[in-house]
Amino acid sequence: MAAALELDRVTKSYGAMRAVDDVSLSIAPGERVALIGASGSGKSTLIRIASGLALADRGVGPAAVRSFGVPVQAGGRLAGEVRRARRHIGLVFQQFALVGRLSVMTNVLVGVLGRIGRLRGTLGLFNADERRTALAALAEVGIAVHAGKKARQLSGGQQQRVAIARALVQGAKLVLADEPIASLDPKSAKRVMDTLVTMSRDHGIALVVSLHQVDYATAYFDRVIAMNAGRVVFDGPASRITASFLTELYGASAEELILPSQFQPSATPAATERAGLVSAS
Ligand SMILES: Nc1ncnc2c1ncn2[C@@H]1O[C@H](COP(=O)(O)OP(=O)(O)OP(=O)(O)O)[C@@H](O)[C@H]1O
Repeated sequence: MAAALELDRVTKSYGAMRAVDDVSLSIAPGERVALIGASGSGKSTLIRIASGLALADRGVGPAAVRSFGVPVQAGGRLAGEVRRARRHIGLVFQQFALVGRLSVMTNVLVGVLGRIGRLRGTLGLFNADERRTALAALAEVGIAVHAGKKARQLSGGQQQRVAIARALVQGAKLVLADEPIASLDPKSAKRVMDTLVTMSRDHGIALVVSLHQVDYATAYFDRVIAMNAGRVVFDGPASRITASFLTELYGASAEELILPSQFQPSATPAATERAGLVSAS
């Protein structure tokens, strides 16, 4: 089967600065991948390129993005099939969030807009079947009781779970989540991560999540991709990430990170050495 997400030599510049620098990667259907890296390393830009919300540079490599074989963009231009590709790409973005004045239910029903006629969608004429599906998705993420509330009445974590329910209703086969737990308290953050991973596991949905918190990346994901200055500097199992690598990756800000327990001072230098400093694979 075609990859859930495939990037072929993608570069994105802002002025002279390369936010994403010659990145290629492939993510299998159902695979769960955490994207880590210091602030400004290019995680959000990469996710925006993957979804077609940002265009790669023209004339720098093939700059091709495909999802399940359907082109999203190539050569710095959106593909003709991008709408078809977007139908199966769910977005859990803070800046692409919910419409606060609309009900939670309506926000979830937005997930079916790609499948139904524009007029019916614009008028909000969703049928009983669609409403049942939306309610089931809300129940699945644990917030069905809030279905009738306005989205803005929900907490940050609950709103993220509404976005996850929307992706479920959409029938997404790939979910891209850009810092879904930034600014959430630890309990809500855990709830959102649990919901994302359960969704992926139960429905075979590929998941790419950018995270600041390394401990969440290693606890929830088998595969971690680390970025530094727009480049992929590590792509492999979370178990191969070492304390020294993290210090190198995050530089001066490393101390601010909540490091996974195995990287706390009790980890012996020998253990760190055995794990080895890893580089891009
Ligand atoms: N629209 C834009 N215009 C100009 N520069 C941008 C724009 N978007 C991103 N950048 C720059 O590109 C680089 C990568 O930014 P990006 O947001 O992708 O990083 P990030 O790893 O997601 O950071 P953070 O963890 O802080 O969200 C940064 O230097 C940023 O300032």
